[in-house]
Amino acid sequence: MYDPNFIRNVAIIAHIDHGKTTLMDRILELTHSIDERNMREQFLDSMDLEREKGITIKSHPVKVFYTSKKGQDYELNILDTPGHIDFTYEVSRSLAACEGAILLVDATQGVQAQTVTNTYLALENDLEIIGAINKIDLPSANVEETLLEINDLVGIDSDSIVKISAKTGEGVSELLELIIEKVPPPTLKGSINDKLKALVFDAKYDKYRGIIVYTRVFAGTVKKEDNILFMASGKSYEVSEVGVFHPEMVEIDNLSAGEIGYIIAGIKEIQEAKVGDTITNAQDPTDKPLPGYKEVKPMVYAGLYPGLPEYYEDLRKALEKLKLNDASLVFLPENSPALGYGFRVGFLGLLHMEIVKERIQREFDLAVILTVPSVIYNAKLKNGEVIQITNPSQFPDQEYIESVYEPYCKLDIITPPEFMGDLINLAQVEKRGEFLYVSNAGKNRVVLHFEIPLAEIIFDFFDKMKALSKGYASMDYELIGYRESKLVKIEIYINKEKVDALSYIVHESKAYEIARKLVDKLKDLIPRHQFEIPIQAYCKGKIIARSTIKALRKDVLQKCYGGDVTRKMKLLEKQKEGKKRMREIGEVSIPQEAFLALLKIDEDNN
Ligand SMILES: Nc1nc2c(ncn2[C@@H]2O[C@H](COP(=O)(O)OP(=O)(O)OP(=O)(O)O)[C@@H](O)[C@H]2O)c(=O)[nH]1
Repeated sequence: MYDPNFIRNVAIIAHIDHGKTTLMDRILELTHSIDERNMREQFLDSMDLEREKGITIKSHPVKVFYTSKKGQDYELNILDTPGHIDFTYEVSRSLAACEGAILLVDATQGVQAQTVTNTYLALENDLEIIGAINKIDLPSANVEETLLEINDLVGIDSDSIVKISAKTGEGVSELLELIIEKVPPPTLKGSINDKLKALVFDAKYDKYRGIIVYTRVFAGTVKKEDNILFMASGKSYEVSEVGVFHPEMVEIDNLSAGEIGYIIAGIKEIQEAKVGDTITNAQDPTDKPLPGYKEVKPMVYAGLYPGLPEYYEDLRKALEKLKLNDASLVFLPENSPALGYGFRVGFLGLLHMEIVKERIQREFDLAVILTVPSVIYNAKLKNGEVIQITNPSQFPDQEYIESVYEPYCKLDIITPPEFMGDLINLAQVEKRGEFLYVSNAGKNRVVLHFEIPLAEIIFDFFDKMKALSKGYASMDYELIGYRESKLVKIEIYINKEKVDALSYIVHESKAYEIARKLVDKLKDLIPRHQFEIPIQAYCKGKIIARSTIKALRKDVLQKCYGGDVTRKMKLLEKQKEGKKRMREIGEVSIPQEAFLALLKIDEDNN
């Protein structure tokens, strides 16, 4: 029976490994939603890579029925939220689909930066926050301190916080009771009698059924054979099925105000069901869409090339396949004199990039070369034109440039106070950041606030921060806009030939240092040839660093003192294999790892 007074919609906010999946398992068990034996296969197996990477990429909404201690039946919809900065917009839309949020914190770890950001997003969406301190069964659990941290950071009082063990199940039914008591029903946000308004908070591609739209209905109702309109994209479709996640997809007759479920409507491409879009009835549309829709744009671009040129088509097919399920992935063909035919691919962030690369290698069995990622720069030219630079090799010659702009972020680092000095030093001295101020976050934590160029945090910032803080610090960033900056392009010439794939945009103050390290690293990475190879770094038309790879007559057979023919054959084979992994630039063979030299220049110094 549909009665929105007894529906509760909540999202789980948790840092990686704080126990979200385990808690969902317990809730499914407690509400008898699924046969225990089947649980793992059915519910969890679809997300191998996600589990391995410790992140949730797609939403896994679940509807369960719970009978309260007072004997009232409730329908609970529980959404998990992606746990990484690259997916902040998706998180904000999942939160917008709910009235409440469970802030799940591991008592042995305390509150982490990502948790704080998502909690703030939840507060912005006016959600009722329930704290759940997890892993209280562990001897190292620091329950009281975690309680204080939650209190301090998000200002909720102790009667909105429960102590649980997702592992043993202790406290989980108290958590469900608290949700029922504190989280408001969806009735205030719209009624079944109003015109249809439903929020797209995720979408998934299915080979047989097309796009499955994950939605929260705010007003009205939607059913099979209705004509629906996506207000941002302007497209309409006929509904072929509506249903709920229980936790597998179950068809129902109507999806109505307050409910969370799915819609299938013959949608072919994921780009047509954009996260944040509002669905309404095409015949009887609402006049105003739900707030908060945004086009997501890639923040980072990198070149992606097949390991061998003949795999170009396979790589294109792989990217197209991935795009079916990933509306934020963009790519265009690109041709690099150094690397041949490949693609310029736009990503939401570095993790997104890592995931895409990894999936291409795993699911499509293709070796790929990824070039050093770059942020998007803007340049104003002397002729008044403004251009966007997604590839360093497009950076115009200095004489045409009036000014260059780069993306800046607000960066927050949460850390125990003893690492403050080193972390400020990292952000400010090494990474061109500006330290703004420090604030308190619980008993033994501070938050350091910075503004910093995005380009400075996309490579190794996270690893360095972790190393300096013995793993304790966590970070979060948010784009705040473009600022003028003194940026220059470094171009690398190997044996007098420009290698475009090694071009790099860098702040003027760092040009000499980076150019020096880069040419030295390339000297290490490129094998000796039978002739001398000069490596030169140009900046603003001048050579600012150079090194030379000495000539060497390299005869691998010299190593085999006479006789053993099979050994000789093996060596020759190996040399041939090695050649395949090289790129010929003019007469020089460059190993693939040289194209990532820039990412490696710090390795030897640390
Ligand atoms: N002792 C103890 N271990 C727990 C508890 N809850 C979760 N764990 C363990 O903590 C680890 C991480 O738990 P998950 O449920 O995978 O965490 P998650 O938040 O879903 O992680 P991601 O989805 O990978 O971000 C697993 O090894 C769990 O067995 C708990 O209450 N007590």
